[in-house]
Amino acid sequence: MITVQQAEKLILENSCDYGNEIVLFDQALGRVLAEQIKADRDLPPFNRVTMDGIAVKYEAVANGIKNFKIKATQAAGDVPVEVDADDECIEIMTGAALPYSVDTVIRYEDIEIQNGTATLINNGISKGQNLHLKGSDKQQGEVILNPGQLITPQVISLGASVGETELRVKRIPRVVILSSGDELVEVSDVPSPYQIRRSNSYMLQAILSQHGITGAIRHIPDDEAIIKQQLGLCLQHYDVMLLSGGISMGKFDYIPQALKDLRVEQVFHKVQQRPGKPFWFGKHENGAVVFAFPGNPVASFMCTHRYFVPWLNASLGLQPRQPMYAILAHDFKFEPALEYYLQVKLHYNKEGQLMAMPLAGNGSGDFANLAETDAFLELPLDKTEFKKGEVYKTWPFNA
Ligand SMILES: Nc1nc2c(c(=O)[nH]1)N[C@H]1C(S)=C(S)[C@@H](COP(=O)(O)OP(=O)(O)OC[C@H]3O[C@@H](n4cnc5c(N)ncnc54)[C@H](O)[C@@H]3O)O[C@H]1N2
Ligand code: MOO
Ligand SMILES: [Mg+2]
Repeated sequence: MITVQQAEKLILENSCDYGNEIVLFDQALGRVLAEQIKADRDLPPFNRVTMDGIAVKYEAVANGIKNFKIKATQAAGDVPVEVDADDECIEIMTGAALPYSVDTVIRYEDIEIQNGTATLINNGISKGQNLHLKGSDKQQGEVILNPGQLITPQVISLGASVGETELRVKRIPRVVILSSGDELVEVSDVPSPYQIRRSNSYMLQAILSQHGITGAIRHIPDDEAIIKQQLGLCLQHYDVMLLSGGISMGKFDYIPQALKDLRVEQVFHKVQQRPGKPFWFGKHENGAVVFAFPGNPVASFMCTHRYFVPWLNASLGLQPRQPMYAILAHDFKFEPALEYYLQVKLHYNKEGQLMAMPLAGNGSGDFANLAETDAFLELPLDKTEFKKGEVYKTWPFNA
């Protein structure tokens, strides 16, 4: 049985690059950028006026001029209109390009306009006020986005502003979710008193869609031949297989042997953790990667977040996020020599500290408890007593 850290290392060593593809910039949300984007112009591209009012020479105001003849009105997007005399001004709108002959913008709230003349009614005018200067955000040619950047609405805005109508992004792996177990029936079925609905598949599919992946769902019965046939088929048509169930010590846990027969190399089986101890991970010679999660719903859920999501992020070249830590809000005891992923509810206290309230629930079959919690708190296997106030790594799963 290997440790969590060894499992994590082995999984990340088996991350894969699925190449790149071009998508329209407004279809790229949630994808990972695979190219460097540079500013095609300065940002802002001109001295941008930030308030509606009049544009004047500051020197004229400093010399005591208070009345300015309005020469013209300039809207955002208009060619700038220059003033000739010191007592002239331009009515100018937010977003307009400041003319060269003026250097200060005074808001409408600070002037009165009568018969084509603007009169200052407030003092405290400072030189260059109400301007967003050309190139003060980014310079032309400057790198503004790097490969590995998650494409968020803000990134789309930045890419759009520099005219990137198409973006090169990482290709997403094809993923299939497979459940196994004759006790499992479809969600729409009425289970017998001894059957349950196969909820794991939809949970896994939902986690995939949170990461921009549409996962196919298949169910395989506890029949060795069918399992081999189905797994063999998926190995040919998918890059990643997420299995849940059938990998522990049971007589009907056929998955590990089936994968072996199909020449999926076992990278490891069983991890010193709870939940998820029977976790199996392997890779086929054709490159297909297999995560075989234990059937207990909390085990499948935890292993997907703890191992599959970091594997996916590494495969997509996503810049790794900083680990998160939280403070244990109550004492907690866990005897077995296993790394324990304690379900917790997170909240920030008024000191701005992230507090983790233990909600252990009834073990890894208790998926109802998951609905109440926000994260797993990673309690190391070399301790059994965990004291209130101690800090531990946390694995949040609520976006
Ligand atoms: N003698 C031992 N027995 C077990 C051990 C062990 O070390 N020694 N490990 C236990 C642990 S820990 C776990 S976790 C489970 C994992 O077993 P499997 O991966 O073989 O999972 P199954 O037996 O198929 O199912 C476990 C449990 O989860 C339910 N399940 C399965 N698939 C789904 C699904 N798609 N949706 C909802 N629920 C699902 C299934 O009905 C079982 O109740 O093994 C322990 N046993
Ligand atoms: O490994 Mo399990 O503890 O039942 O999920
Ligand atoms: Mg089993």
